[in-house]
Amino acid sequence: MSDKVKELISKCLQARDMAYCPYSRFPVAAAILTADGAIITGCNVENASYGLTVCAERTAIQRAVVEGYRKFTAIAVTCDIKDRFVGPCGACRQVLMEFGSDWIVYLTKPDGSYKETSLLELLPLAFSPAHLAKN
Ligand SMILES: O=c1ccn([C@H]2C[C@H](O)[C@@H](CO)O2)c(=O)[nH]1
Ligand SMILES: [Zn+2]
Repeated sequence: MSDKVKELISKCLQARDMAYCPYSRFPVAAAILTADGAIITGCNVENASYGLTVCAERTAIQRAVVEGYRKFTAIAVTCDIKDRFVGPCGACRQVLMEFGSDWIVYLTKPDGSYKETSLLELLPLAFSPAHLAKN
């Protein structure tokens, strides 16, 4: 594992402690690696209305965009599930696709072990910004 991936995984695991999830009690975190090597984290932020809950992956990407980043290479995601690798929800996959299809995705267990996959594998035949330009 490269030092950068180690740092990405470790910051992702740390960010899980920041999750605001009083309703589901299901903390989730994400850490995004930008093309120039910065790491931006996110956690799920729930709401009493339930439907306004924002996933960890989307808080991370929104934070990254506000901080001026638009080029990304990888995202690590983690939750409390220990016995299997868990991927981002469908909504988050689509939101990641907005910023390119060639993301590496590290599905990370609480002990830091991970499975490497890609956004293309998680969202095949995706609709993306490129389709709008072709009309
Ligand atoms: O990809 C996902 C799926 C779920 N959650 C959060 C939303 C909610 O707070 C909790 C239970 O669904 O997990 C995420 O952060 N990311
Ligand atoms: Zn999601």
